[in-house]
This record gives sequence, C-alpha cells and structure tokens, in this order.
Amino acid sequence: MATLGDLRERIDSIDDRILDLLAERAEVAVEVAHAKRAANATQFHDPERERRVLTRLQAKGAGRFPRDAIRVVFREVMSACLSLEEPMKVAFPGTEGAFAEVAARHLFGLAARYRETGTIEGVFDAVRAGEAACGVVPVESSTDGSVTLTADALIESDLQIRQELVLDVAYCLFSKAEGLSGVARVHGHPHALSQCRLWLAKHLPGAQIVQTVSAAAAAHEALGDPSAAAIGSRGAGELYGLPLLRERIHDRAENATRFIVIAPADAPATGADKTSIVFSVQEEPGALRRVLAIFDDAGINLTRIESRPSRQKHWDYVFLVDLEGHRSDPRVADAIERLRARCEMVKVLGSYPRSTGAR
Ligand SMILES: C=C(O[C@@H]1C=C(C(=O)O)C=C[C@H]1O)C(=O)O
Repeated sequence: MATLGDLRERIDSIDDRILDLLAERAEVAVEVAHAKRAANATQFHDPERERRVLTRLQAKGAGRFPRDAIRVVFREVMSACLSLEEPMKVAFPGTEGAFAEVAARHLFGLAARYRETGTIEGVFDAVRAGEAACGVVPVESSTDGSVTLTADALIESDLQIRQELVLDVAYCLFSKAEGLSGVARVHGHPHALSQCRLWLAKHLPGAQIVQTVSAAAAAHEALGDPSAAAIGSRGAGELYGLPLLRERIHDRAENATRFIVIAPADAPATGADKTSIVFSVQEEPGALRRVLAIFDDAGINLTRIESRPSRQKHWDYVFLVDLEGHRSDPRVADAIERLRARCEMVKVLGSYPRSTGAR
C-alpha cells in the first residue's frame, strides 16, 4: 500500500498539472479578449457561453469528484479568466453579507467587482448609468411574497431581466451573549425579522425587536453590545466575526428567495426559458379574464401573476405575469401580439433561462 507521503506527492504533482492547465486556460482567455476586441464586441462577459460551459462539464462529470463542486470550481475559474479580459461589474442592494450578495457571488464568482448600492433603486440606477454591467435584486420570497420595490422599479425602467436564481435562504442568530437568556434585543432587516417572526415570538418573547437597514447594520449592533443579537446569513455572521447562537431560525423550513439579474438586454433562448411581462387592462367587466384567456388558448403556462398600483391614477392597476417560454417562441410572440391588441399598455420585461436553484 502507498504511504501517506507517496500519496501526498502524487496529489502535489496533480495540483501542479492543474496549475499548468489553469495557466494555459488563462492565456487562451486573453486571446479571446483580443478576438472580441477585434470584432468590436461591446461586452466581454458572455453568460450564455458560461452557462453552456457549466452545463457541459456538470453533465460530463469527473469520476468521484462531486458534480456540485464542478460548478463551484468552474464558476471561479471562469470568473478569474473573465477578470483577465475585463472584470465583470455587478451591483446588488444592501451591504456585504446580504443574501443579494450571496446570490450575486453564486452567479458571477469571486473575481467579479461588486458594488453595494444600499437600495434596490440604486441597483437600477447603477446599471442604467453603466457603472455596473448588471445588477442582482430580489423579486419574491417564498414566505413574504413579492418584493414590491423591485416590481415597481421594473415597471418603470427600460432594463431587462436576463437571468434568475432561486436561492435557499437560511437565517442564523448571532450574538456575543452566552445564551438566549442573555439576549435583550434582536436586530435585523425587516425581511429577516418577518421570516423569523414565529421563532422569535417563541424563543425570545421578551426581546425587543429592532429593524435595521441591512444585515450589516444588525451585525454592527450585535458587535458593540453583548445583550444584542443580529439575524443574518451564516456568511454575514462569519464576515463580521460574530458568534453563532442558533441556526436555521426561519419559520418555514423551505425558505427561498428568487433573485433576478437586470441588464440593458435580456437573454437569448435556451429551450427552458421564462418571460416576464407587465400590462394594464381597460376598466371594464371581465377585462382581465379575457386577457388571461389569451395565454390559456395558446397553452402557455403562467407561473406567477401579481397586481401593482399603476401610479398613474387612483385604483388603477397593472399586472405582472411570468410565463413559460421565450419571447422569440412563435407561440409566446403571438400571444404577446394579441395582448397588445387588447391592452392599454404591454411591456416585455425580458426572457431568461429558468433557474435551477442554488443551495
Ligand atoms: C473566455 C471567454 O470569455 C468569458 C470567460 C469565459 C470562460 O472563462 O470560459 C466564458 C465566457 C465569457 O464570460 C469566452 O467568451 O469564451
């Protein structure tokens, strides 16, 4: 049997080969940059190509090496190669450690340049101004429903949805207190507090609940005061060096948030896509039913419908719909045309590949 020393020598020599291959890959990536420049490409980042690379490699597999890890490794390899061409600039709301940052890093890797904008509107502004190539914003929570700030910003903006990601959201409680009995105050972002409401009522009934603008602000409170606790992602607690008091304190075991990537353009068809649209209907009986019948007749599945105030008139609404299919599919394109004939306003918010989710 090989000794531990022999085996480690073999691993060292394999690692050297991996490094040589990474160096070779980086050289080719730089050549790709030259080729793109020669072709006057406006954008180096190519999410469709990246998706094809990840899908191909995960399908191929690597013996006993876990399939999920293939995604993580190659996500970082591509992010690093892209940074040689031009680092991807990505905006997200909130501050470091927020779930939007977890989603953004999952999608774009460590080598991208991240910009915290504080607010959801700030993400839209940064992308519109070209300060970021794209932005990552939450659009709905499986527990709390729609993120209305995002819905309203989408309705008003010319930016398009080009990707989505459903992220499992697990909240932890952090504090310098010895145990729950030492916690007098719990600080958290309103979304976090709402998704942990029942747990807090049961386990910390006497604690004062304090809303903060971000997970980071909550962490700062808990850092400065041992009788304070903060709610946040595991990563946020680690980032701020706070001791973990309890894990998975969210009320529903299945707690996920759907994030979208907004950019100046949406994504080409992949065969498993969704399209988001917004429309307004005339104020007459049965108007919404007639509009929805267009999708029914075309056999198009709607995955979500939501109404928002139009902000033009009192008690006037617009409807946001997510449907299965790409806007370039003849069936979807035809349904949208028929919608235009019936509605006062129709706006396509973008077509994008369906999320396969992330844990
Ligand atoms: C190298 C390229 O540019 C970027 C980097 C990629 C990679 O490292 O594989 C893939 C797509 C682009 O985001 C390319 O377009 O092929």
